[in-house]
Amino acid sequence: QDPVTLQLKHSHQFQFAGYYAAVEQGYYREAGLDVTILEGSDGNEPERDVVSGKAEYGVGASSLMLARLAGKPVVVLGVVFQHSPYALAMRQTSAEPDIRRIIGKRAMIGSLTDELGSADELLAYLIKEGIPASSFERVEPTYNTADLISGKVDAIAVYTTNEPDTFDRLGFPYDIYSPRAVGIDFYGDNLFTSEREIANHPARVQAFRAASMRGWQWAMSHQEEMADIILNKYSRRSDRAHLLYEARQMVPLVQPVLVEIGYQNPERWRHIADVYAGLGMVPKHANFDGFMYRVESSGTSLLWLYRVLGGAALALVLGAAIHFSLLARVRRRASAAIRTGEQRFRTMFEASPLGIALVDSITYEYRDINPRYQEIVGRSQVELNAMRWLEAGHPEDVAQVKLQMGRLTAHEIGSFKVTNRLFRPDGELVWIEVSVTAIETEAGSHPHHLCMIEDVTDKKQSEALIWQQANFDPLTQLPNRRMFHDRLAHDMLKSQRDRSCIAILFIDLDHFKEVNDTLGHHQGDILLVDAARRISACVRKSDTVARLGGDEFTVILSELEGTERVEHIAQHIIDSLRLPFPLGQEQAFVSASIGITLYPDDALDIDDLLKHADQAMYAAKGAGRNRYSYFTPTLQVAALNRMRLTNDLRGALKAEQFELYFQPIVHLKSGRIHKAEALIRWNHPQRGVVSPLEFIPLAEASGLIVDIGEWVFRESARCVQRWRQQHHPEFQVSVNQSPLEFQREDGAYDAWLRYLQSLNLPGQSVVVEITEGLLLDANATVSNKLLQLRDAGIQVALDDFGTGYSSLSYLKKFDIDYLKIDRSFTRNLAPDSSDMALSDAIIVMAHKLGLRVIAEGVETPEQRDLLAAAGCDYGQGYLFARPMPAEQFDELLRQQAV
Ligand SMILES: Nc1nc2c(ncn2[C@@H]2O[C@H](COP(=O)(O)O[C@H]3[C@@H](O)[C@H](n4cnc5c(=O)[nH]c(N)nc54)O[C@@H]3COP(=O)(O)O)[C@@H](O)[C@H]2O)c(=O)[nH]1
Repeated sequence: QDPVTLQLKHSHQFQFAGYYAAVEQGYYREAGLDVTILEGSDGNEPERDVVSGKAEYGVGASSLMLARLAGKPVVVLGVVFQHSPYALAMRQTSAEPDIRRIIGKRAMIGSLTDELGSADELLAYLIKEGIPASSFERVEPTYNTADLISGKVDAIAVYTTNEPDTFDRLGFPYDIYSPRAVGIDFYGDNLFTSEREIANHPARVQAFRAASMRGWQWAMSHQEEMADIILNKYSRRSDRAHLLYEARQMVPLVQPVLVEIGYQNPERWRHIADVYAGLGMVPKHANFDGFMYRVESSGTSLLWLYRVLGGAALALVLGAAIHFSLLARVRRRASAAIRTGEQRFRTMFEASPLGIALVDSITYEYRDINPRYQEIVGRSQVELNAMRWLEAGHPEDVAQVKLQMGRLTAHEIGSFKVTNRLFRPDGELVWIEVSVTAIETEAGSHPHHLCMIEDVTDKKQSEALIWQQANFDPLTQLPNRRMFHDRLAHDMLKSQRDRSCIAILFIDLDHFKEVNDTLGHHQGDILLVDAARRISACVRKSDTVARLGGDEFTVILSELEGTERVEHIAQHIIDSLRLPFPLGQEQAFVSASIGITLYPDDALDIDDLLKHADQAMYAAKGAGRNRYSYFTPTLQVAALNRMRLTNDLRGALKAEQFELYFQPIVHLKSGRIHKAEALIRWNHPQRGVVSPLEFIPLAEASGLIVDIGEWVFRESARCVQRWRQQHHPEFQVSVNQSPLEFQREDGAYDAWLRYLQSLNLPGQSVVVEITEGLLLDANATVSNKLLQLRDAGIQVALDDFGTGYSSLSYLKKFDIDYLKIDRSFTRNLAPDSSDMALSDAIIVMAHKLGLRVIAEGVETPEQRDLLAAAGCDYGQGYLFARPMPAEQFDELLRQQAV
């Protein structure tokens, strides 16, 4: 065992507990040291004896800095008291506490003969308060509280860990004045040695330091046992209650939870040196290199942490300064309580399981960040300080937070809570619950935002998992029955709003049981997954495909305007499920039977709809499987009818069953006919004349509309050639183009132009009628087609104007030549009616844009006259003539000529 001596400043008390603990717990022994601890009397022995070599180690105050700068080779091994307990005590009066009461009074502040002393921090404090040492009488200290109580002196220097207990016990009213009130924040006790000891016994120094700090950790966390040890082995001068009082007061000064005992910060020492420099005791910017002992090993790796803590401690110093200036006005107990509270809150801040950050509300810079915050966002304090708040937020969430921030800054709300996402530097997504509160941190300054975050990623993930399990089929990942109900209910509400229709398809796989029984459940599962994929591929993303269980699937087709799409999809599903399913070495064949029910036609609630779809599915099975069946018999009939009609339509062109009718378009002013609309008719061999209203949708759905449209155009062109020759050189025929026809990618009007040229006709001999809807969401194809028409000289009429969105903007944007006022307006025309006003407006507006107007559905002379009076250019309707075959139209034109 290596014998060494530790010289204390004063007599044995809790102030040195860590060193006793290191002896009693055997830490020094374990380190190979035999330590003798010597009491001090005047506070100066440690420095004297360590410098002279009488003792190897000592305990000294911040005045060690003075010794060092005076050339003494002292080296601080570690700081034990992060804040000095040194303060001034004065008798309390009825007036507010005021340190200026010391002026002209007697005060015991440090030894008058000491060249270096801990009293310096108190003198610096008084100077900063505007009270130079010359303004009061300093008397040699007796270190006896009785001198203050008896009034022998008016102020004495005290340790806040010690004398106040005596005052309290005696009921003496007093006020405490701390240098921290003005930002002077010295270290308290420090363990130190000499450069010589470090040079000669580096290992011993390291071992002594480590064992001592270990002792301090133990002492601060075993205060009761420590008090007993002191009483039993070191000194009985103070009783147990006083030792424990001392221990309690030391906690906020030593900060055993917040700071690793022994930690020293160069910036704090710089602060102490600056205060001394301010007193003229040392030169400004004095160099104290070598004064702080460099801890090897683990100490260096924690340097960054210490720096952070040091920064926090400095922030605390400033905070404390503000606090103390206020605290000086209240009683000592209140001040101690606040200090303890401050300490407690700092500790809570550091140890909080919530991430906490203080953010500048204007610059979004971080002002303070606790460790948990750094942990949650996955970035160090340094990294965060280089960033702005919200920088790591998920782009989709930031807008929401900024919106709330705007409200917070505008004082509309005092705080808000949101759940959002952020990215860690490695790209990991973290869900956080954020609560932000605007707080005033400093008087007169703009508010800061206190941002508290909690990592709720696990919670979110388990919620998502639970939700997934509750709503989706684990095999196919399709919505399950529950989700199907939710979606259907949602779609039903929407359909009530927009008066659209919903179809529910109930799909059952035919022969699935055989596959399961012969190839096994595993292969059966594979088939079901594949079937789910195939069904999903037949519908839009906005439709729902669900698996209700076993081999039963359902499909919700929403926003339907007719049933054609339903049949088309049902057939598509049947066709795709009929294809072989590859299952390992085998191939399985199944088919599908589909039951279809419609909302709101067939039922108004979900259970009934499902029941009907199920019944319809059984009807499909009964009819021989591999087919679909409607629930409603009438619909079923209609579907059959459509199917047959579509089949007949396929042969109609070839069988020359179509005929073109023409309806005159009359020039209202002159009553002359120079225009006609071509309207197709289907002379069905069994059914007679079929209206285009019935077969055009079927022609569109089957794609036959393209060939039919071509036929209409050629027929019209031939007729217009004749009428131009025989009746009027500028005769024009309008042909209807359904949206599907017009939007066709492959069609081009140059073929039309060529055909017209072959008949010696200009483009102007034909007008193409399109509907408003086409222009509303005009894509590139539509715009292109309109340009082609213009280039070919073919004019364009906008059909059914007024029934859609009637937007003027697209009339300006596209080259439109004629506006056709829909017959629903014409029907109700009467002087001063709203339809008259509207028609008037349409006509005026069209003329302003250089368009001519054709009124459709003119059935009465009154309507004609009103339209003519309103300036309408043309009229079309039963008043003039019904649509008629070309030969009859010839006759009409002949009569006109006469
Ligand atoms: N894509 C194509 N669509 C075509 C073609 N031929 C016709 N159609 C469209 O079919 C719808 C019904 O046409 P139709 O039964 O011929 O009815 C037209 C007229 O008969 C009718 N009309 C005319 N005057 C009056 C009237 O005074 N009162 C009244 N109640 N009805 C009248 O209006 C229909 C013409 O309408 P529009 O086309 O809007 O000008 C119809 O939508 C046709 O477009 C074709 O070859 N291709």
